[in-house]
Amino acid sequence: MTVQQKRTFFRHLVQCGFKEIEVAFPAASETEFSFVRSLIEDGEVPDDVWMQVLTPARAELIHRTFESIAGARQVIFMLFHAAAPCFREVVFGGKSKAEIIDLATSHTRIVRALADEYSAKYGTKFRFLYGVEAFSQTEPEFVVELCTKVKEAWGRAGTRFEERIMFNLPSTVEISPPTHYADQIEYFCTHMGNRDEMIVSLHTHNDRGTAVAASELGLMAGADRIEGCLFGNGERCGNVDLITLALNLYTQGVPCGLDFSDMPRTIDVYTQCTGMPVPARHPYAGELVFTAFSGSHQDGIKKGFEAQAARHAQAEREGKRKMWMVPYLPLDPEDVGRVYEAVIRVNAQSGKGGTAFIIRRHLHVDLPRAVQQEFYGVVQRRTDREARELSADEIVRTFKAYYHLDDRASRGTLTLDSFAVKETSSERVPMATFQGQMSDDGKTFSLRGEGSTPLAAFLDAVQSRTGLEYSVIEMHQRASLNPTSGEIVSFILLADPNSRGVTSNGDVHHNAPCWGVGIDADRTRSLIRAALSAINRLHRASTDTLHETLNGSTREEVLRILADQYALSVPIPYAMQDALAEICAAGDVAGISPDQAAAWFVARFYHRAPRNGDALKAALLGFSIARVPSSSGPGEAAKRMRVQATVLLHGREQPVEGTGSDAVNSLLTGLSGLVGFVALRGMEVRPVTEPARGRQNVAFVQVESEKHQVGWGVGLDEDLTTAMLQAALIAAVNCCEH
Ligand SMILES: CC(=O)SCCNC(=O)CCNC(=O)[C@H](O)C(C)(C)COP(=O)(O)OP(=O)(O)OC[C@H]1O[C@@H](n2cnc3c(N)ncnc32)[C@H](O)[C@@H]1OP(=O)(O)O
Ligand SMILES: CC(C)C(=O)C(=O)O
Repeated sequence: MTVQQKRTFFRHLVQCGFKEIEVAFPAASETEFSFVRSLIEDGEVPDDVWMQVLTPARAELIHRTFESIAGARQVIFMLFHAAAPCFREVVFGGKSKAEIIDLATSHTRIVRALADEYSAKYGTKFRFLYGVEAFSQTEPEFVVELCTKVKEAWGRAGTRFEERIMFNLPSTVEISPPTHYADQIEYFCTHMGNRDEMIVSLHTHNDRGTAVAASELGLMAGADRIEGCLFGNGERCGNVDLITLALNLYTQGVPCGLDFSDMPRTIDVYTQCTGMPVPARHPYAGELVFTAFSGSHQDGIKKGFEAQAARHAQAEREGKRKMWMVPYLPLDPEDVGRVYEAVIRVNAQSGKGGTAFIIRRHLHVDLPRAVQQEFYGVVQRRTDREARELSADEIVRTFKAYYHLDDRASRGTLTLDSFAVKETSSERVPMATFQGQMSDDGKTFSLRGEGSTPLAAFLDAVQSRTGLEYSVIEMHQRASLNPTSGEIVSFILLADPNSRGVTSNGDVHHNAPCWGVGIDADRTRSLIRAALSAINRLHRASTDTLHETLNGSTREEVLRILADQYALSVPIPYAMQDALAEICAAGDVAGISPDQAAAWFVARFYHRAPRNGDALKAALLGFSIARVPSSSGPGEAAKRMRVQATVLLHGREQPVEGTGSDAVNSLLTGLSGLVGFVALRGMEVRPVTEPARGRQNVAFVQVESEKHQVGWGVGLDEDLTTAMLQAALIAAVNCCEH
């Protein structure tokens, strides 16, 4: 880290509430030394914070360390060296126990003398910390003997907090189970005399992955203090993660004075200063730790939030504490600055509860169970087909399209432009008249109907035009969960006994009843909109049914045209065929021909045959590839590449340059500045023989954007790399521009 990064990090630690901060190993380097100086000279250390520095037991390094802290207000000075048999023998060239004791005590006396001198000169308050490096590998009775001698050499330990001598007992390398470490700590605490004149400090590393457990057990075994790092950074597998320790304490009702309520900021500071990422599954902080993908977990979380809202409302009325109790969420994500949006994310493992949760959060609509089941089927088919997660935004858009809630209703649907309902009652029989203006695929007409209720009158009106009889099977109305909207959400299950559909293998079947959804501030209008939504679903092509169209014989026909007319006589990845179906669905849903579908495929994924004389959207004009010399040694050099290319984008020639692990990744990196960031999801390459051009390669590339949009591209060339790069370019453009 630079001095500036260290400063940022230090400030953040202060903000989080740390009162003892190890700021540097001042004798190690100029940066470390000058950072300590800058903290002191700029008055950066708050009055209630102790800065800690450390040094090995070497006289010249101790002196240098003291020079760095001249003028400091209060300092914890750590002197450390190893005492374990392996270190005595290997590092110190066969020092005896007595010589180790002498090393420790003679250097303690040096520290003591300098501390006295600096106190007199600068008024600095000192606390002495003696670190028995590799404590957990050292004979426990020898540690007690050594520390007793060090305490005597220090010679001024007292029982007041600042007088206590501190002993740091590291598991420098975590070589045994946490229970073993805790036993060693307990032994130390119970065998040292005058325990009240000491502070016993833990310093746990994570080589066995149990540093958190070792620290927690060590505390229970009698220790007073723990040294660690944010996010467990540190040598090898790191030091214990202080964030996990602190939040573990909070969850047990033990306040520890640290504040991690703005976890996103802590993550930002950490990643910017250290250049290290926080793993997605890191306890309390990782991107995914409050996220459920699994259906049954999502169900529990959804029910948990609903039950908790009721419980909290009651607690508020009764003036009681609001307790957190949600299945699968051990704490409220908001307590650590996380939003609820990411609590549920949907992929093929998810269930109805998850999708219902997202609709509830984003559209404020509480779906009845049967609608949850129906819509879940739609989402599940898509996640399965695309083998990916759907974003909340995609789920909401799918919901609106599926139930025709969008203003941008799919073409070919019935829309209600204006209408009025008049209710009368004669001889105690209620009567309603519906009068409205509707459009069907752009054609406008008037409708009129009568019935005992406004809904019946509307259905009568539509029936008078279509000649079909609809029956209402089930109906629900509920208020929007957003009370300020004042909207009513209606759900109607409508059947049309005469409606028929055709499956992909040609069988005729009765169309199942369909749910419709309507949202309006007026109760009657909301109901009528729900009925219209159901009618549209029963009789008009929805995105889903169009998808089915391309699953059948039409799909075979499209593939045949692609092979015959466009030289794509190789198996096209199934997921890519599905992507074509999606595009057709989003375009014109009413009866697309196989020729049109094939032309769309080529124009969209292949960029070979622009329709209507459109300019070619993207093309690879030329490129060169070079290996990147690596600073990490010759073994690494072979793994990095640089691509320099010229591409045509919307009629303009543009240079692109990027590095990556291979040619395609390098190009995608270079394109991120031009079209947006995308990552490679998959690539398939197949040889093909074209009558006119001979042997060629076809590359299919799939990429994904940060917002989880997926894009496909196809490249065809006799040179394999050219085909792959062409495909990658088109995939990136498709992904970012559609
Ligand atoms: C326990 C921990 O892990 S604390 C974190 C340790 N951090 C660091 O080591 C980072 C900073 N360290 C450094 O920058 C350097 O190692 C320095 C400045 C401390 C010393 O550098 P150098 O003088 O080049 O020596 P080097 O690092 O090779 O040290 C090894 C020598 O110190 C001795 N030594 C090692 N640890 C200690 C110690 N804690 N106390 C006394 N002597 C020690 C070794 O026996 C060896 O002595 P020898 O040369 O007589 O055989
Ligand atoms: C300096 C000491 C405490 C250390 O880092 C270790 O032994 O792990």
